[in-house]
Amino acid sequence: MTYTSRQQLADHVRIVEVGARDGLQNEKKSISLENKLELIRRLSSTGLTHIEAGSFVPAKWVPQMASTSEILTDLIQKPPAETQPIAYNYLVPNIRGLENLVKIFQQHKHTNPPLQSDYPTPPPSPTPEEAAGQGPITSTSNPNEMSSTPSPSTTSNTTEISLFAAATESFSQRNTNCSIAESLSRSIPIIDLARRHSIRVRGYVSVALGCPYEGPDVDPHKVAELTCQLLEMGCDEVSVADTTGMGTMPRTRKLMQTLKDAGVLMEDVALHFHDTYGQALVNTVVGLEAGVRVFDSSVGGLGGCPYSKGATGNVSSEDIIHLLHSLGCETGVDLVKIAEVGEWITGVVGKANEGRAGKATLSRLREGTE
Ligand SMILES: CC(C)(COP(=O)([O-])OP(=O)([O-])OC[C@H]1O[C@@H](n2cnc3c(N)ncnc32)[C@H](O)[C@@H]1OP(=O)([O-])[O-])[C@@H](O)C(=O)NCCC(=O)NCCSC(=O)C[C@@](C)(O)CC(=O)[O-]
Repeated sequence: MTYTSRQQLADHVRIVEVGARDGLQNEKKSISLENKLELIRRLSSTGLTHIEAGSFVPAKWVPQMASTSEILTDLIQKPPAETQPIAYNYLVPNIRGLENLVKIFQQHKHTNPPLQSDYPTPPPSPTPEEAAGQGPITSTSNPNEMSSTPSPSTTSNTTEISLFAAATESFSQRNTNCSIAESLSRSIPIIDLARRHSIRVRGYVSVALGCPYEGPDVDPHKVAELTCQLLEMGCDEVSVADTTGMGTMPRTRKLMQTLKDAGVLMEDVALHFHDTYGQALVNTVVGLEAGVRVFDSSVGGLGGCPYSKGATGNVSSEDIIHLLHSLGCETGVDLVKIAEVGEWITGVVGKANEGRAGKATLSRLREGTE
């Protein structure tokens, strides 16, 4: 650790909630459209500003994402009325995926607001006592009532997309049926079409710290090269992903240094950790120390990639938010509210709730010790 005081980390950190996409895509049990929409609505009421909502992929590749068109349609027709603007993000593996998204925009005569120079500003964070996890945290509601009383809408929501490349040839072939070079050339028309519709583009670099087919020793220079290429091609941000959760503190530190040496600005980078080996929070601190201020996480720790066998879910949103607040960082997300969402959705999916900070917070609240 190089940080000696909380003040040094007292920045805003943007959380990109991936539970409704990465969290659910690998679930064998079919989750109903109603429950997916309910999840997105509940997440929208926690203070989150960035939520992955689905994937425009062929159903034969990822059956769980087959209802993505209906999700986008619903969010266009009945946008959650929150006080903060929310960017809903959809994965697109190829131009066909984005064309399908744009068709829905056109069917509903919907447009994104013009692109602004920066991401929307989040609402104020919890008080310092709440942020430190020490003060009185007031429960907002019964989780079953959370989405029924939205606050008045003062802002407009946006649609964003994510495209993806991988740092190893084997993963690229399994995940997208093409080479790394082909995945980059596929990205060019996607970025071009997205720009024409004022749609922000995120790039993912998968298997940055370990590959299910090639092992943990993924070349950090390859990750840095791909990150630079995606940014140069026009991605607004690149999420560097530890798909397998094999990342360790020393290798994450080396990766961050390699990215910096390659000239990548930390403000253009997000980090996406899976927690297979329980290293996600440690690696998050490494990323924070390197200057990254955007982290992906999944409510309840749900998740996994269909092409990364054995990898568990993403770092839980509840745990990363608790960590960040304890360091004095602002996220704008209400830990109690998101803990309630984690409790609810893991029950729906029938999985263990991996959001330990969320479970502890709710349990203390219910015992009357918070
Ligand atoms: C890229 C492809 C499509 C290539 O798959 P392919 O089979 O080579 O595609 P194709 O172009 O040959 O088309 C095959 C069929 O799919 C149709 N098709 C083609 N495209 C689409 C589309 N977009 N939507 C709907 N249908 C589509 C196309 O029309 C055709 O239909 P048919 O003639 O057989 O009836 C496939 O490999 C694919 O979908 N891969 C994505 C797999 C995936 O979603 N993986 C998980 C997400 S990535 C991830 O989780 C990692 C991440 C992001 O979380 C970060 C991390 O942790 O690493």
